[in-house]
Formats: sequence, structure tokens, C-alpha cells
Amino acid sequence: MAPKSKKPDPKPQPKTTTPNWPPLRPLLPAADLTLTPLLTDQIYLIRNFLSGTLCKTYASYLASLPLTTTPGAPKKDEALRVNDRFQIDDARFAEMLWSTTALKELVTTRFEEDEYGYDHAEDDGTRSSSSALAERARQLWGGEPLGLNPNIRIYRYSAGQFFGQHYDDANNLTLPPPNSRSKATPARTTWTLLVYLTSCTGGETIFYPEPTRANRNPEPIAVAPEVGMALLHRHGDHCMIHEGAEVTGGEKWVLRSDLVVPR
Ligand SMILES: O=C(O)CCC(=O)C(=O)O
Ligand SMILES: [Fe+2]
Repeated sequence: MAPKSKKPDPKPQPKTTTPNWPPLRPLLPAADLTLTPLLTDQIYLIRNFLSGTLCKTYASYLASLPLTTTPGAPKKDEALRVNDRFQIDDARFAEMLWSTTALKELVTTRFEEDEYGYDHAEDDGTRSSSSALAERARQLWGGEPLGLNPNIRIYRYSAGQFFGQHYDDANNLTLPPPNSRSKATPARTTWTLLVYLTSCTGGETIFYPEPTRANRNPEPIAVAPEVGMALLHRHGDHCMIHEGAEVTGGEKWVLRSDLVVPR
């Protein structure tokens, strides 16, 4: 009898390969976009951050990725959430999302334009000096913004799915060197970035302001997903408790990363 052939050595587990992300175009010109405060120092919106066409391309591309339904086994202290997720470390994509879109420009130089509905720096004939602007940027973002967290998360919520109330943690990470001549940068996350790729019924991201003496019962702030809208909210020690409300119709697709500053 022929000897049993030896089982081939188990193949090394294939690492999840980096997605072949569709190009980030068409995009609206950065000049047409603004970073609008919803709650100063806490929540900002960029409407039309990604174009409708691009969001359609992305939602159908992302549906081809191996999303997994959570919860698997919910860990202690984890928010109750039910959605389909995909997660990948992709520094190149994070850098593209930061630099080729309007995000970098809005976050580093145009973050206060809309604070009073107009660009007040020019009113008295003076422009804020670039060092004053940089200082205000550091205050707001918790440091000089370097880019986005390479940890890219994709969520799909179908009807009945949601993300229960929670706080987002700040995380330490090391940004890879942009080229062979530079060094890796120790960094930390300070703000959450959510980009809504679809609209849906329900599915609002809802923030719950802390009661104060002046307002013991503040109204929750609900953001309804809009195609292509980006939302930035402060996280870590200054995070507001928030949730992703249950989707009642359609699908809610979200791309999640975080703003990163030096540590
Ligand atoms: O999907 C949402 O609306 C919220 C997501 C969220 O809170 C998170 O990713 O931490
Ligand atoms: Fe969150």
C-alpha cells in the first residue's frame, strides 16, 4: 500500500491583505468645504467631505470586504454594539485620506473660519499670525495634527443594528516613517473621525452633554448620517458619552479613524 503522503505544512495564516481602495475622486475642491462647529471644542462637521459619487463607489467596494458581525465575545467594559465591521492597519490609506482630501487643510489652517459664520480674522485688517493659529490648533486638537490613525475601521449597520452608549479612548501608536530617510513618530489619538458614506433612517450619532448647574437637563445632540459628511469629536479624557442609534431603514456605512498628534 502506498505510504500515506505527509500532510503539507500548514500554510502561514494569510494576513488580511491591504484593500485595493478605490481612488479618492471625484472630490469637492477644499475651498468649497468648511469645518463647522456643532459644539465648539467638541464636535465639528464637514459636509460633502466625500462626494456622493465617491461614497457610492466606496459603499459597493466595501461590501466586497470580509466584514464580520460583532459582538463576537463582548469584552468587559466594551459598549454593547451590533454591526458588521472590517478593520485594517493601512498607513498609506490613512495618509491619502488626510492629505488628498480637504481634511489636512481644514484641520491645520481653516478650523476657525466658520466659528462666527465668517472669516473674522480679516475684519480689523489683521490676519491671525501663523504662530497664533498654530497655538490655537494645538489647543483644539491636543497637539499639532500629524495625520490619521492607520487603524481604519469600516462599519455597516443594517436595520436593527446599533452601537450602544460609550466613550472613545485615546490610544498611543507609532506612525511609520513617511520615507526611508525619516524616523517613526510616537503619537497618540485625540479626536474620532467618522465619515458617513450613506444616509439611512435612524442611525443618528447621538452625543449626551454633561448636566451643569446652568443646565441640569441638556438636550442630546443628534447627528443624522448624511452622504459624504465627516464628523470629528474630541475623545479620551474629554470625550462626550455617545452612541450610534439603531438603524430602522436602509444601511448605514461609516468609515472610522482618529486624528493623531505627537506624544
Ligand atoms: O456609528 C456611529 O454613529 C458611532 C460610532 C462610534 O461611536 C465609534 O466608532 O466609536
Ligand atoms: Fe464612539
